[in-house]
Amino acid sequence: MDTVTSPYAAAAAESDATPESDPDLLIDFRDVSVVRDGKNLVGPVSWQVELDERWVIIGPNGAGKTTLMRLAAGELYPTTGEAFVLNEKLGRVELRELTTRIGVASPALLERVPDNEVVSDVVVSAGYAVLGRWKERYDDVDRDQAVESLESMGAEHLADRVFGTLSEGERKRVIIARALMTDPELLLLDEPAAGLDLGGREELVARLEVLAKDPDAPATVLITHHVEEIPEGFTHALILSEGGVIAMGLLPEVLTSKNLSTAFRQQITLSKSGGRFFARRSRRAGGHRRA
Ligand SMILES: Nc1ncnc2c1ncn2[C@@H]1O[C@H](COP(=O)(O)OP(=O)(O)OP(=O)(O)O)[C@@H](O)[C@H]1O
Repeated sequence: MDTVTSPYAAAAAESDATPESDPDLLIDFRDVSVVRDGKNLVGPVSWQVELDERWVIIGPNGAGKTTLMRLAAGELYPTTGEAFVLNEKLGRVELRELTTRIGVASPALLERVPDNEVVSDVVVSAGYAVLGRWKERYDDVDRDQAVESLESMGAEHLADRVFGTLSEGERKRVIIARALMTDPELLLLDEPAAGLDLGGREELVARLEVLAKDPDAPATVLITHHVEEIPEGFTHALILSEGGVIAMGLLPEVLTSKNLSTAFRQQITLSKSGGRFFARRSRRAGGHRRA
């Protein structure tokens, strides 16, 4: 295993003597694992995320990426280890106390949005951590914040549309706008570009790049299957395979052909151009020749 230790991991190790988390760490997982029905879904993982960091999590199907993100979202408790999110220990704090402080955009959330919901309501209702308006009353300041969030994703023109009529790419942008609505301290994006066509993907990656480079934007964790979807401005990477960490730390040190080859169990060649990454299976030396 080729593990790059982040300076925060070292700091966290030092503070192991005290049970509380370092206030600079938004995520502080210590030997955390999740086990279900006797199967280890992820871990043990020790992982720390600081205020200004933008992390990408990458790994094969079933590697445990979503499970790790659901822990970070406070949607799951660890089976073993200690997990602090926004300095609250999971298991000790009521999960709903965290929900407006963490912005989540995931396929699971997308599925739960009622088709007949108006886009501006999809966004504004995040302030109440609910999906689907019922009887909540929203102030003008909430409405303004919703418009601002939609603008940040280039989706303000969709505000009066009905969610069910949006394209896949439009839905993805709206759900991220919703995640930003509460001005969260932590932004968690699970495969935001999945299912998008080339234009939709590039539009989204460009928006996420702006967000990643904004010093006032929240710390961000992005799950992706494709290195091409990593926006410029991302600082750290965590590569998972079969629930275990292949490598984690600074993105240039971790996102390498070697680590991707280990994770995906085939020879992968990684290249970089114009600040973006590209990956392909390596050609075998002396490969196929015409007879
Ligand atoms: N509740 C559960 N009970 C048993 N196994 C589960 C449960 N939830 C997830 N798993 C399994 O845990 C493993 C990790 O799942 P997870 O969704 O975290 O992986 P992932 O890396 O996000 O995968 P993908 O890239 O396919 O979305 C998978 O093998 C999955 O089938």
